[in-house]
Amino acid sequence: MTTPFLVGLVGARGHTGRELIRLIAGHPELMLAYAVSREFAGRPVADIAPEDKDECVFEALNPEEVAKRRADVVILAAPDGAAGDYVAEIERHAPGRIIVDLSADYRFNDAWAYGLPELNRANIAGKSRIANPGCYATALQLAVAPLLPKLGGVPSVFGVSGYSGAGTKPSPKNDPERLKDNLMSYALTGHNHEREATRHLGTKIRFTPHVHPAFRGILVTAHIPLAEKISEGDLMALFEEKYRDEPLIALRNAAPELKDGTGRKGVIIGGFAVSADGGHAVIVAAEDNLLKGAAVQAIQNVNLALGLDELKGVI
Ligand SMILES: NC(=O)C1=CN([C@@H]2O[C@H](COP(=O)(O)OP(=O)(O)OC[C@H]3O[C@@H](n4cnc5c(N)ncnc54)[C@H](OP(=O)(O)O)[C@@H]3O)[C@@H](O)[C@H]2O)C=CC1
Ligand SMILES: CC(=O)N[C@@H](CCC(=O)OP(=O)(O)O)C(=O)O
Repeated sequence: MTTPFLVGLVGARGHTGRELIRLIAGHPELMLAYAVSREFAGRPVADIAPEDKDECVFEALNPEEVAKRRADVVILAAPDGAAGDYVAEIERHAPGRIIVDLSADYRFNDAWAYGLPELNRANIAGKSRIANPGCYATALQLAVAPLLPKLGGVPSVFGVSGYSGAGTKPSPKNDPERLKDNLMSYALTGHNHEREATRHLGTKIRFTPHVHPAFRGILVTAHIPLAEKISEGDLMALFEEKYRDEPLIALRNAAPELKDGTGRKGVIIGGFAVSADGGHAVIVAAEDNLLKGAAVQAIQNVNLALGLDELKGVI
């Protein structure tokens, strides 16, 4: 492989696809080789992402055509359930090609690396099959992980997302009229990100999502039972130790608000409250669902797969 590395993008007209086009355009060693969209086929990519410097035109490529086109990396940013056909054709025609999939389709597959670099970058470096984590799952795992050795029960997490989290296919969860002055809970039990975080943290998590009227941004509030009492100072110190060398994780005493995460490349974690009886910690994390919750994390994973600096093109 020689630089610039060529990136093929499937799902390019979607919310995460647009962010990926912008990030690829700003990355010194990546070049957009093709951008797949059936609905926007024939339109210049610059129509929706003026940052595109590679003068691509959206193309309606099928999975076999994707596999046969020249690229070093394919990023799949299509809805859940769509990745399998692309992966099968790439396995057939170009098995060595790097694939980063943003959907939930391979997050439970042991043959794929799980791409949350701040918690497992050693398992991602040099890999060619990487499952990008879910948006809530990213924030909630980063909020809970430093307390894993101190757990005294099942963490319970409240999450709220902007409606871009629900994609572009019309649904009550992305209908601005229905969401106006409103907040909607959904998937009260068994949300996919509850299963995902439980699997990758290795401990039971309970999680309930909500969607609110802003376009983007995620806030999660994690209630974490503790096995032994801890002071608020020691609680924050555990996070400082875990994330000291992580440029995409910011810590602060006060609980972040949703807007603190919007537009941010990484995650901001705060709150660090301990209940009066000392048995229960509350941690709050904010991120942008389309950035650290999706596209920024995908670029970190592409960099790790290619052996580049993990944050190249990100900060
Ligand atoms: N939005 C978010 O906050 C996050 C999303 N994700 C995941 O990222 C993926 C993309 O999400 P998002 O950008 O929001 O989705 P969107 O609904 O905004 O966009 C979906 C894209 O996929 C294409 N597409 C739709 N169906 C298919 C198909 N069967 N085969 C190939 N392409 C298809 C669409 O283009 P066209 O129909 O024109 O071909 C469009 O470009 C999803 O798996 C989602 O779960 C992960 C983390 C956060
Ligand atoms: C507001 C909203 O609907 N959000 C989406 C999460 C988006 C995402 O990360 O989905 P995947 O795990 O499928 O990739 C949801 O709850 O399904």
